Amino acid sequence: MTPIRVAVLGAGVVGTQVIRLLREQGEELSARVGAPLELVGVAVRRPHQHPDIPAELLTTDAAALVAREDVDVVIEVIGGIDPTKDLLLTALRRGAAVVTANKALLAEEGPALYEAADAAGADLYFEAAVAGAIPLIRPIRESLAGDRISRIMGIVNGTTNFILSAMTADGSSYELALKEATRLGYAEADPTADVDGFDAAAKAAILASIGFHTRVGAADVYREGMADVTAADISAAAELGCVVKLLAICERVNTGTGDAVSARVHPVMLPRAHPLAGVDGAYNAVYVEAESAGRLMFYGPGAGGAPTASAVLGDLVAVARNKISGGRGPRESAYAALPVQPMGEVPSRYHISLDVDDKAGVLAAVATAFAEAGVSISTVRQEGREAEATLVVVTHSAPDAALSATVSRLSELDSVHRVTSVMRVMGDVA
Ligand SMILES: NC(=O)c1ccc[n+]([C@@H]2O[C@H](COP(=O)([O-])OP(=O)(O)OC[C@H]3O[C@@H](n4cnc5c(N)ncnc54)[C@H](O)[C@@H]3O)[C@@H](O)[C@H]2O)c1
Ligand SMILES: N[C@@H](CCO)C(=O)O
Ligand code: NA
Repeated sequence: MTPIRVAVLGAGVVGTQVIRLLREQGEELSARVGAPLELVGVAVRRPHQHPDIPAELLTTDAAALVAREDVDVVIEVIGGIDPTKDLLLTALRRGAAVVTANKALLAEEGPALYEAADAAGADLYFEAAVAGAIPLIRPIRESLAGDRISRIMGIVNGTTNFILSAMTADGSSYELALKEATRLGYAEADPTADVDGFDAAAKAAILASIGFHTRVGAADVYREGMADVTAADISAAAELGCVVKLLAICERVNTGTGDAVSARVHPVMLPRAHPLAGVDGAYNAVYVEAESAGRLMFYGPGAGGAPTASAVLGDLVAVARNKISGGRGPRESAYAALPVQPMGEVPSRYHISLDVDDKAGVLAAVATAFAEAGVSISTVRQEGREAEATLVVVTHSAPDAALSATVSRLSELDSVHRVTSVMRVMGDVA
């Protein structure tokens, strides 16, 4: 049987594991495909750093590797937009199947890649790009293709979940936890992509696009990372019976004038009883709500070399099977062409902690700031400390713009010394 020839671009945390598994389990994988899988080249930057990979496979010329007519499948685990975009376009244009773990590239340049794939009848698979090992892309693109998805929400970044879990569990410092997440291979090459929410936003863009059959790019996703989450926020959450999680939330909404899509990434205070509150470390968990299926939850390792390689190899087997059968996997499905709802219109609930003067009229001034912005208060708690008091306010749901306007007004009041913590809350908090 003619072999399926595979090239791997990048041999870092994920690539090393992909190559190891391909070499260790090649026979088994070939049996599943129904044809031999042959690794024919690995593009790296510094060949001397890869003594475990046979020297004859190594090349520093990724462009020449993807252009080789005898390469049937290109696996891209380099990351970033440049040079990966050009490399994958070259591969797709000559009909090679592409398997990629690169969410940044898909969220920025997905349409260009799909277009090239369609023009050549080539496959574009990316299970590893969202939530690592967890089967999520295929369930959404294929298993749920007969349903109407209304919401996709969850923890999709392992690094920030690892850091927040460590800060919550034992008061670990942000810096130490980030260092450990990097050592364990969870973080992006530039970890600001994780902590500032870019990685989760790229994943949200991909999930919203495939879930709602529309195009949502990285720039359409409202993004707040976790870099500003402090120990004070985490203790404020604990006092409320909550934990802080960085969530990606994608919803199909009716704005009154028609359907739209909302995609956002920001920290949230979640009640401890919420199923996502117990998802710790580099684990990810994603809820998908669909009209007929109801609520589905996907849970598992969201980052790390071997778990991510598992998703890459699953895609490799799928595209290799398609090559043999002459079939194709799913194409882009963006017929719904939904507009993106601005964040200011998204209904939110806020938790706000303030240090204020402990004197007559202060509570009234604070309440007026909320009332003037049309924001209704759900609970207020006050703790006195000599001349100062801490006020903890939890609001009812209001448009996000009204809530952020209220926080600005509060900061300007003379009786408010400091706004110590502001965070969106989800679920029932007392
Ligand atoms: N690490 C994870 O847990 C994880 C999980 C899911 C997805 N991903 C994604 O997988 C991709 C790779 O991640 P990683 O953690 O393995 O990154 P990494 O930085 O460990 O590896 C990338 C490798 O690519 C090499 N490289 C860079 N430019 C190259 C070029 N022009 N030619 C050949 N090699 C080149 C680098 O030298 C590096 O060894 C990224 O898109 C990342 O977002 C990573
Ligand atoms: N840096 C990413 C890798 C998995 O996509 C994370 O921490 O989730
Ligand atoms: Na996945």
